[in-house]
This record gives sequence, structure tokens and C-alpha cells, in this order.
Amino acid sequence: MKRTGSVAEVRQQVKEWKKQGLTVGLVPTMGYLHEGHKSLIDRAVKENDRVVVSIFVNPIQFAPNEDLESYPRDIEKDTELCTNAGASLIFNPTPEEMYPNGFSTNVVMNNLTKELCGKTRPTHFGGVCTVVSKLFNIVAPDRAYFGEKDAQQLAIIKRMVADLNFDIEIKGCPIVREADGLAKSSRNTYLSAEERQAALVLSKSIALGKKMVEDGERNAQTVIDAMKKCISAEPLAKIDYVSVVDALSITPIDEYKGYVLTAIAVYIGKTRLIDNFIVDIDTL
Ligand SMILES: Nc1ncnc2c1ncn2[C@@H]1O[C@H](COP(=O)(O)OP(=O)(O)OP(=O)(O)O)[C@@H](O)[C@H]1O
Ligand SMILES: CC(C)(CO)[C@@H](O)C(=O)[O-]
Ligand code: BAL
Repeated sequence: MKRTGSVAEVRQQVKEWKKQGLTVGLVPTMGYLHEGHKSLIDRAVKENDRVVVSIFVNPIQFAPNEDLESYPRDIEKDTELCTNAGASLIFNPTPEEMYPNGFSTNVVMNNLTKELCGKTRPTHFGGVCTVVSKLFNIVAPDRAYFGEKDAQQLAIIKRMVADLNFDIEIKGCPIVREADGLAKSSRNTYLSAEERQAALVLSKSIALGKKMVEDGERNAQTVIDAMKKCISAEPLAKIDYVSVVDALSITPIDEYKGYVLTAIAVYIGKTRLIDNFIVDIDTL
């Protein structure tokens, strides 16, 4: 398995693979890889002849008050995980390689980015769309893999691919959880032992909301209120949002109808964690 920070080298390698008629999958990440990322890589390895994993803590999707500097990094361990999972190439560029002097172009998405995480992180998804567009143009994969843990991001990427005519199939992959239910996340490493225990309130409230809907509740506010009550019972938890939206357009809805995303963001101490569940009411 190769590792490079060079755009030109990635292009050269992918060109060679394509000349041989091989298909290419891309798994974009910010590194500090865990089982959630591995599930994306495993699926990409199954569905493509070659897999590129990008590892880049993208500065332009972090606001100045966020955790860009402290974001966990371990490229050697990540390389081992990618090698064992059967990836073919790691692309880990420097910020200068991705954003050289004079960089002046950004991808702006007008809808889908205003609700949920977009309220607290108004510049975040612009940074995500810009870097993912660059990765798509650099790697030119046949398929790209994203986790449903970042459900709003997944909806945004699908919209962007349709709007900008990227010839890339977007694959959403289910949330991977710890044995006790907490969704795996690189940011879980920020949690103290006490906070780690408190963080279970996220998956607990998600399970509660999902059960209410499966049992027939259709009023969004009733589900939101019950989930908020569940989260508020944990003294270390502070709610950022609990929202029910149409899963494709990311617009708030009052009633569970069609394809629905119920998403939460909760601060556990200083660490902001997210979780969600998606239901297709028509096939429940
Ligand atoms: N638990 C998980 N299950 C499935 N996919 C996941 C999981 N965690 C992350 N992913 C996916 O991996 C990709 C890269 O995510 P990223 O590197 O930001 O990891 P992360 O653990 O979500 O980190 P963060 O703590 O920043 O949220 C994204 O598409 C994301 O949705
Ligand atoms: C898609 C992504 C790698 C873009 O930096 C990031 O937002 C992430 O890790 O989900
Ligand atoms: N997976 C989300 C990346 C971020 O929080 O910046």
C-alpha cells in the first residue's frame, strides 16, 4: 500500500489503474481511523478493484473557535488499518498542497446547509463541499463512501454530486457503534471516563425516539420532547439540537411521513457529539 501527499502522484496512479480497466473507490476521512471508517473501507474494497483513503484534517471546515489544532492524528496507526483492510493508496496531503497561495474558489450550497449542524457551524458545510469536490476531481473515483453518522453531510454530498454533475456513485454506510451503543467517532477520545459514561445519553435518546416512531408515534414534536427530556436527565449533557427533518431536503417537518431523519447534537462537557436515526415511514 502506498502513501502520498502529492496530488500529481495520486493522479498518475489512478490514471494507470484506469488504463488497466480497474475501478476505483474513494473513502474521504479526517484520520484517527476506527471501526466506523473501517466499515466504509471494507465496503469500498468489496465493490472496487482499488481503494483510495484520503486522510486530511480540512482546515476550512473548522470555525476559528473549533478543534482544528487538537483534532486527534495518528498517521502510522491509520496506515496499518488501511493496509490490513486492503486499501491501495492513502492520500494525506498538507494544507498547502490542498490550498496553495492564491487559492480563491469555494463551493457554496444554498439549501440543506441551514438546519441541524449548519446552525451551530454556519461555515462548516461550505468547507466540506469544497474539499470533497477537490478530492473528487483529484481521485476521480467511480464510487465514494460516506457514513450515515454524518447524515446531513451525506445528503449534502448527494445533492452536490447531482447539482454539479460529478460522475460518481455515492454510497451511504450504516452507523457503527460501540458495544454499549455510543456511535464511534474520533472525537470520543476527548471524553473523560465520566463523560464517556454520560455520552451514552445520545444513543439512549436515539433508541427511545426510534422506538416511539416504530410503535406508531407520528408527531415530530412529541418525539423531540421525549428525546430532549431523556438527554436533559444527564447533568453533563447540553443539547445543541434535537430535530426532525425530511432526510433528503433537510427541511424541518411536523409529522413523520416519507423518508425522515431525526438528528441530535449534544455537548458532553466541551465535546460536541452527533447521532441520528433515519426511518422510511412507508416501509415501516
Ligand atoms: N461510527 C461511524 N459509523 C459509520 N461511519 C462513520 C462513523 N464515524 C465516522 N464515519 C464516517 O467516516 C467518514 C469520515 O469521518 P471522520 O473522519 O470525520 O470521522 P468521525 O469519527 O466522524 O470524526 P468526528 O469525531 O470528527 O465526527 C465520514 O463519512 C463519517 O460519516
Ligand atoms: C468528508 C470529510 C472527510 C471532508 O473533510 C469530513 O467532513 C468527514 O470526515 O466527515
Ligand atoms: N465528520 C464530521 C467532520 C467534522 O466534524 O468536521
